[in-house]
Amino acid sequence: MLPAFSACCEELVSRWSESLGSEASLELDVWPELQNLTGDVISRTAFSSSYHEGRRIFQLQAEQAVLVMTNIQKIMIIPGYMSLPTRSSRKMRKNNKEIESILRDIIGKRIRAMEQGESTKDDLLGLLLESNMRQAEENGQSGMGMTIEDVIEECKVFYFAGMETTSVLLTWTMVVLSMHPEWQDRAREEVLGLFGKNKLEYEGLSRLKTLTMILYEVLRLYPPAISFVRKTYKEMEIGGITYPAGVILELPVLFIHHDPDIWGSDVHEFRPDRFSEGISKASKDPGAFLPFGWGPRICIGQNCALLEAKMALCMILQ
Ligand code: HEM
Repeated sequence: MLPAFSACCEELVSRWSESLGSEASLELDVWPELQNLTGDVISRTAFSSSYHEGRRIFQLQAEQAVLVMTNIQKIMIIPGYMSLPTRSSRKMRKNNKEIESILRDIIGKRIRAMEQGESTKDDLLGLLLESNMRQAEENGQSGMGMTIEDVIEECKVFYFAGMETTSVLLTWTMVVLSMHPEWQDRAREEVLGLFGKNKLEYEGLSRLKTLTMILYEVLRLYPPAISFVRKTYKEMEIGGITYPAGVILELPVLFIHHDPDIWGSDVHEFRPDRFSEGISKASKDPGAFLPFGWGPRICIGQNCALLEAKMALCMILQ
């Protein structure tokens, strides 16, 4: 996975260098650039050789994200808005069909290759299909344990969960490092101290203390997932209140990350050194840092995301 991250980051940085040419500065909208980077990374790690087909998926998923956010605002005013045959809901359905057809194609090709004895390749799709087939064999079924539809849904989740979130983290990090040049200098000093201007050594990434503190502080102030939603499946008591089955509960991560009673009176300030002794000592409540969720549905891509972000920022700072 790391060589794929590295290839994508190198491509980004060399494109920026080329655009800069001999000029001293350049104005650039970094968010689409970073969306492109994280989409590229997920395409390569999920689909290796089919990565060019995968790229179209992330463009469509990015469009879907904008349409969902616009529709969510309208739902508040017009109940049932999502089921109305509006232009945006037609566009969403069309996009979804295209995404599913690309994925169906990639998955079909890969299954045929696997059936002809080709290696599964070291990518997410290969791992998913391999474990699915093994599970089916163990259960005495022929073919697949999950249906193609299930695999398609899993692939969509990977795209959605892995692309927007990481590009938001990287974009905010660039914003705050521009607003706080003293932290930018400290981060660059650390990166140059470890790697110079050379190619990154993967083991060195685990020694990036300052950059890790900066990323944690960005995830605290600007968590890409601002809240989680859960539904009670049976009557249950939470915090001394009994809820019947079917109640939607929302955990407001953004509010928890900005609560002065938990983080102190400097809660709204960018102060990465609050994480100097790790996450558990950064606040009065060790469980209050929730950028990747908690419990059984905690983000399975969190280590991937942090490694990708560190690699990209190291190269940008270099
Ligand atoms: C900064 C980057 C990321 C953030 C902030 C983030 C955040 C989260 C959060 C908060 C959840 C839990 C949602 C809930 O409990 O309702 C989650 C779940 C998930 N994340 Fe991430 N994520 C990031 C990157 C990634 C990446 C890179 C991948 C994949 C390569 C990924 C894959 C997933 C998946 C598959 C789930 C669902 C897990 C499950 O339901 O069991 N995430 N993520």
